Amino acid sequence: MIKITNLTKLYKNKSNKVQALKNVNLNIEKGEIFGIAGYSGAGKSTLIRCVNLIERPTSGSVTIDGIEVSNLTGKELRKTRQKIGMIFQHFNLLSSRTAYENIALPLEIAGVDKGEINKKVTELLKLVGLEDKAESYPSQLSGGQKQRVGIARALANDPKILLCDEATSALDPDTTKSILNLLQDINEKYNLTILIITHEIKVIKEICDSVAIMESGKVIESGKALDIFTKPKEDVTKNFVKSVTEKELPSIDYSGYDTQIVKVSFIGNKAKDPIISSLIKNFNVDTNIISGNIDHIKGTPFGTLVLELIGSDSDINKAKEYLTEKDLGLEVLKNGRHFSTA
Ligand SMILES: Nc1ncnc2c1ncn2[C@@H]1O[C@H](COP(=O)(O)OP(=O)(O)OP(=O)(O)O)[C@@H](O)[C@H]1O
Repeated sequence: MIKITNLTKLYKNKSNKVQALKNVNLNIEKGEIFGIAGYSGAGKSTLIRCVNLIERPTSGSVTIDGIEVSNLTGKELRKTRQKIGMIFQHFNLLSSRTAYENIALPLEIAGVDKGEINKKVTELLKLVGLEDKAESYPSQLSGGQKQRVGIARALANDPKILLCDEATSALDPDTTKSILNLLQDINEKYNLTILIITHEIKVIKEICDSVAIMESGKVIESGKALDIFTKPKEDVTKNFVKSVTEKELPSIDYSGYDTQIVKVSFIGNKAKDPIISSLIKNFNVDTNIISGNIDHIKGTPFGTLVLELIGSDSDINKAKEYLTEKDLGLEVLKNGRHFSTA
């Protein structure tokens, strides 16, 4: 649905140049909720601005529903923009207009007649659960209600894609949850493709099907959310994932033991496999559970176990091979010193 090919963006001014995007390639399927995460300055906003046609890429292309949009101008550009819904961190509502009038605005701009506007806005107010707030001004609404108006406004022209720029970053955790639930409902009801950029990995964990992690203008890792959360490869990704899945290791000095501390992650029914007894029985590796956690990635159970493996290097290595063959995620967190008995 959205295909980003070799996208680069170079910001130039008199004194310096910033390469905000470096050869970004992404393929976002129709009906998917796709999350882009990265720390501040990674290039997320620049990327979304290239998709919503506010910014022109320096090179490369953005294709939406088969149409190359990066070079559109004039009427074609305006028409395409109308089919891209966008919601923002600070809602960007017009303070002098009621909720109803804010939602009606894109329809007025598109020249829709009054009767149609009334029908559509009423339907959208119902969809976002704000039928009783039609006549309220933004200053009379809570943050969550304002974002609901923002979502209704973004859907007014029946967009092909919905872009969310840090849409929940200004909201408290409960309100964030209700907005994410609403986005998920809309995605399911209309099979709408949603692209979310965020620095909050928990947003991605809640609702995204796929994810890309950005750093210094590049996509450093991308794939299905379950794979990224269970088998993160890059350090930045590991840090993000750790922040929502892992508790701190207890502060024990493991350095004098014949031991390795590993994090094993598993999805869904794999949690039922008796891996710990297998390690002890089949590999002569004693196993202590240091911590365990079951979480959900978009509703799918996802577990992490931090284990201390005690045994000889070769037994521990065989045990790790076994864990990998079981298709479990495996990451060595600490490597203890091995005292040879020979
Ligand atoms: N209009 C601009 N002119 C010059 N440099 C820019 C411009 N917009 C962004 N940059 C630079 O491009 C890089 C990427 O910025 P961008 O805003 O895309 O990152 P981000 O991941 O969205 O960060 P944040 O989460 O802080 O918004 C940064 O180094 C930033 O300073």
